[in-house]
This record gives sequence, structure tokens and C-alpha cells, in this order.
Amino acid sequence: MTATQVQVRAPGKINLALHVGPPRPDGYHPLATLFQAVSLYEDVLARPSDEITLELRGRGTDLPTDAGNLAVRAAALLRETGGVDRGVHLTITKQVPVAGGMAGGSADAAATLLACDQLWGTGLSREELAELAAELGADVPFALTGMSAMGVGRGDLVTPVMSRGTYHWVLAVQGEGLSTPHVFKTFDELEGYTVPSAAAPGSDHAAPDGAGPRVDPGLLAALLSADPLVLAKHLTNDLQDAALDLRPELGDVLAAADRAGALAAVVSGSGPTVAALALDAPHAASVADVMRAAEVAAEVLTVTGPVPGARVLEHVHGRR
Ligand SMILES: C[C@](O)(CO)[C@H](O)COP(=O)(O)OP(=O)(O)OC[C@H]1O[C@@H](n2ccc(N)nc2=O)[C@H](O)[C@@H]1O
Ligand SMILES: Nc1ncnc2c1ncn2[C@@H]1O[C@H](COP(=O)(O)OP(=O)(O)OP(=O)(O)O)[C@@H](O)[C@H]1O
Repeated sequence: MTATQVQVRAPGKINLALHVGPPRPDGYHPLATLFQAVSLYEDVLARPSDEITLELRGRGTDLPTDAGNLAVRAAALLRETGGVDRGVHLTITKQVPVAGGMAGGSADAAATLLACDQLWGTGLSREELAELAAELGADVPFALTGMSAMGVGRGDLVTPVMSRGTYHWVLAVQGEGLSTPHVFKTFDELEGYTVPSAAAPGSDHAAPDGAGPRVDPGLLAALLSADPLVLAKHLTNDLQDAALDLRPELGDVLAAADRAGALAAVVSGSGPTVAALALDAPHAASVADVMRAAEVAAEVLTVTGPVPGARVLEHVHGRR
């Protein structure tokens, strides 16, 4: 029996805290981040096909459908790794804003890995899938893990973190995204960092134990408190100034969240989406209404977190 179609759902993310160190010789930055997966989803439907093909619905219908798309690269990587001689037709329904700092493309890649693994019967373990995920992008392993997790290294070394309660967020989504490499480059300029040459002393990535950015233990304790007022004190993002430098109007979004009574607000990842924390669902609805009226965003959405990582929603068996 072979699966005739597999439906997988993967979430977008918010970075509750994002600490960024100076660039490594490969241009990547060591990170320490606390991810929270939120209830804005990418749905990937995988059906048998001879080639790897892709169709996009919802957001992102302008995105490439060839190897320029991270989902197509994910399917190709699994096909090569698993020695598979078949293809897949992928239909992706996107809810996560494109280039919004919420890792929508990464969620597509994670969901595609899981869907193709089921469709083709490659039977990789979650650990093996996470290794492939890290080859595709720094945020892809977290989209497999979901819930709340710490990311170190390039952000791809992910460890689940305990969290109690449900947090209510208001997302201010911009019409035009920000390029992640551009935001990191601006971060380097603002910090006066240059990319070291591979030959430079200490540039072999072998950071001594304990070196590199770290997540504040207070944030881990805050997540156990289940109290949004406590969590609000710990939202932080080292890339926020770079995102504001590139998009000064994000200052108006943060100010509008404050005026609307949000407990705290932060740019998510490389931006430009701003995540504002609320007390509960009614408070989130009222903050969202005030932010909509302020006209500082193309869209204002309410979501909750944490939610699970990539998971199979439907798996239909039959003969091919
Ligand atoms: C900003 C975050 O979303 C925080 O979670 C991630 O760091 C970005 O993750 P991502 O988009 O999956 O990143 P990748 O696709 O691996 O890399 C895109 C680009 O972002 C920059 N990049 C990314 C991750 C990292 N630790 N250091 C970097 O400098 C690099 O310029 C890289 O070429
Ligand atoms: N399936 C995909 N979905 C979205 N973008 C994709 C996809 N495949 C390739 N891309 C390219 O990647 C860019 C950024 O993707 P994405 O939407 O994941 O950004 P992001 O949410 O800012 O990511 P991150 O938070 O991981 O930095 C897009 O502008 C597009 O050029």
C-alpha cells in the first residue's frame, strides 16, 4: 500500500527573544533565540507525480514554483537522500506572510519533508528529517519541532523548552516583506561588524564552551509562569534596530501597539511583522481593533501560541 495523498500542516513562528553575535567566516551569525510556533499555518498537500511540481494558493502566488521555492528544494533533497525514483505534486496553501520574519518558507519546507517522507515511504526519523531541514535553512528545523524551543548555532540547533499556558498575540503584517540577508547585513553595519576571513585566528567556528549569545534564563522562567505580564518583560530582538533602519515606519507600528494597550511588542525575526502580546483573547481583539484603526499595517491578525510543529493531518492510502 502506498499513500495516495498526504496533508501536512506546519506553523509560522515568532522569536520571543533573538540574540545575535558577530558574523562567522561563512557570513552566518551565531544566534540564541526562543521560538514560539503560532496558529498561522502552511498546509501542504502532497500527491504522487512523476516530476516535482508545485502550485501555490493563498499568499505567495507570485513566488517561484521551480527550484527557487524552498518547498521544491525540500522535496528534491529528500528524493536524493532517500534514493526515490518518483516525484510529487505539492499544493501549498499559505497563511504566513511572505518574507515577514515568521518563517513561512521554512514551514513550507518542513511540511514538504514530512509529507514526502510519508508519500514515498522513505521512513526517516524526526532526527534525520531535522538534519535535512538544517541543510535547507536555519529556521526549517524549528518548523518541524514547533511549540516553544531554543535555537542556537545558526538557529538550526533546536531544543524544546517547557511552556505553560496559551499566549495571545496581535500580528501587524506589512504589505512588503524584508529580505533576511539584507537585515543581517544592516545589523553588521550598525554594530560595526565585518565578516572575518576563513584564515583569521579563531575563525574556525569552534567557539569555546559557553561563548556566543545566550537566552536569558528569566525568559525560560517566564514561559513556565503562564503569565503574559511576566513574558512581556522578556521580549527582545537584536535585529529590531536593523529592521527599523530599513523600515523606519515600523516605529509607528510599535508605538501604535503601545497606544493600543499591548503588554509589549517586538519585531519578529528579521521583520517586518510586529508581534504584540495581549493578556487574553478579548484583549487581543481590542488591541487588534485599535491597531487596525491606526492604519499602520496592511493586515492585523490575532493568533495564539505555542502550537505543534509540522504534523500529518490526513494520510489516504491506496494503490498507485
Ligand atoms: C532571522 C531568523 O528568522 C531568526 O529565527 C533566522 O535567523 C533566519 O532564518 P532563515 O530565513 O531560515 O535563514 P537562512 O535561509 O538559513 O539564511 C538566509 C540568510 O540569513 C542570514 N542568516 C541567517 C541565519 C543566521 N544565523 N545568520 C545569518 O546571517 C544569512 O545572510 C543567510 O544567507
Ligand atoms: N515557499 C516559500 N515561501 C516563501 N518564500 C519563499 C519560499 N520559497 C522561497 N522563498 C523565498 O524566500 C524569501 C523569504 O521567505 P519567507 O517567507 O520564509 O521569509 P521570512 O518569513 O522572513 O523568513 P525567516 O523568518 O525565516 O527569515 C521570499 O521572499 C522568497 O524569495
